[in-house]
Amino acid sequence: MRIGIGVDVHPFQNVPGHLRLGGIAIPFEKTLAGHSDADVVLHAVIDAVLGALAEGDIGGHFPDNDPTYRGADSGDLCRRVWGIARERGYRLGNVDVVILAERPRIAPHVPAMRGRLAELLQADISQVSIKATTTEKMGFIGREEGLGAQAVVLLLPR
Ligand SMILES: Nc1ccn([C@@H]2O[C@H](COP(=O)(O)O)[C@@H](O)[C@H]2O)c(=O)n1
Ligand SMILES: C[C@@]1(CO)OP(=O)(O)OP(=O)(O)OC[C@H]1O
Repeated sequence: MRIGIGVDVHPFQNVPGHLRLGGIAIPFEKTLAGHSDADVVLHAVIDAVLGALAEGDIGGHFPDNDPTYRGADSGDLCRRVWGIARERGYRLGNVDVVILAERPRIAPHVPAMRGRLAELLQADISQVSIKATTTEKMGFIGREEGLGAQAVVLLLPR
């Protein structure tokens, strides 16, 4: 049994469009800036899986100075990291994610995100928890300068 933790934060840019969060697209007045699609949920999950495997972090596997990953779909990165966990003989026990965001409202999108993450981690939706909190208007998240996510993953032997 192995446990891992991951955290990621990305800044907003004043470009309307869609936020990529948990592998789904959420329409919003701003988008997240990053080298890839800036999906903080999947990045936190990737780092939690890599942490559980003691395999470094997302930047070590997918460097942000490598043009291959410019605009990358984080779902593809997540699938690749999950492949390492499978090769090592693990399956998902459960994953728990907290999204820190003043806006947009996340709750309506939670079922779709859980479904997508369950697909990526070859698990049942009952093994995947995603929830959100504001920071009560405090700090950079409260000022809506960006948002973040934290994930904890438990891996079990197959
Ligand atoms: N971006 C967000 C933040 C929160 N929620 C939901 O609202 C509830 C209350 O949030 P507090 O920060 O005031 O505790 C929270 O439990 C979430 O269900 C949300 O949907 N989107
Ligand atoms: C995913 C990578 C690679 O495109 O870029 P970003 O989208 O900037 O994301 P970050 O969370 O900083 O993780 C590492 C990167 O190397």
